Amino acid sequence: MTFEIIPRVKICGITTQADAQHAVNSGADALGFVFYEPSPRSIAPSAAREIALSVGPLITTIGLFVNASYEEVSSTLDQVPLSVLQFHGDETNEFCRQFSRPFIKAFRMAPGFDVEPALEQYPDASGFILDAYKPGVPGGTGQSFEWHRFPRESDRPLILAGGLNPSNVEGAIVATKPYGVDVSGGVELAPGHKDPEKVMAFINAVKHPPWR
Ligand SMILES: O=C(O)c1ccccc1N[C@@H]1O[C@H](COP(=O)(O)O)[C@@H](O)[C@H]1O
Repeated sequence: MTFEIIPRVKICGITTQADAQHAVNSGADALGFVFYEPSPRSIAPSAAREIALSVGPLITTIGLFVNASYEEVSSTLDQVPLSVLQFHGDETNEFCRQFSRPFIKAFRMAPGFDVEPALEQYPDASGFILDAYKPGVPGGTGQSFEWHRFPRESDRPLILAGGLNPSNVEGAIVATKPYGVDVSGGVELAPGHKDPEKVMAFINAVKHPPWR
């Protein structure tokens, strides 16, 4: 299945209400909260709760975890109204499915990584993120991978991530035909702080490219 729709946009690494509101007003479909303490974009559940409540029910709120425990994910869900969970580590399908929430499984495109067999290991996933591979770093690297490795034809929703920014996202979409795009570092002033102009430019490049 290819997705002829306009790709959905997820702005990840939201840490303030102002950044969230601006992303939503610019047309973001989804906001990502990083519940992974080593990340400079990490956010406490109490702060994420306030932001998630402020954007209302029609914006998808996504909680990102990296090899978190069952207790940590459950506790976060008790505090934050998250629509979707994003697992960015080595979590199994059995782990990801136990929270009664749709989930996205992220894969890092290491050399030789074969996408289609990996998708089959996650029959319960609502979709997948394909991200760049950097040894020792689980994500948010600001690096991209060879877009020709992204399956343009898949029967599962595939989201492109890794090193996207307002200047390259249009070409990335043409190359990959993704269901959605996910960006963090490419729309920041500094880690954890979004650049309003870059956020708007990114979303406009996805939703209103010159040729559409
Ligand atoms: O954003 C982070 O800090 C992060 C930390 C750990 C795992 C994933 C993380 N972010 C995800 O990484 C990709 C690409 O980010 P970038 O645009 O290259 O900076 C994206 O899926 C983020 O959700």
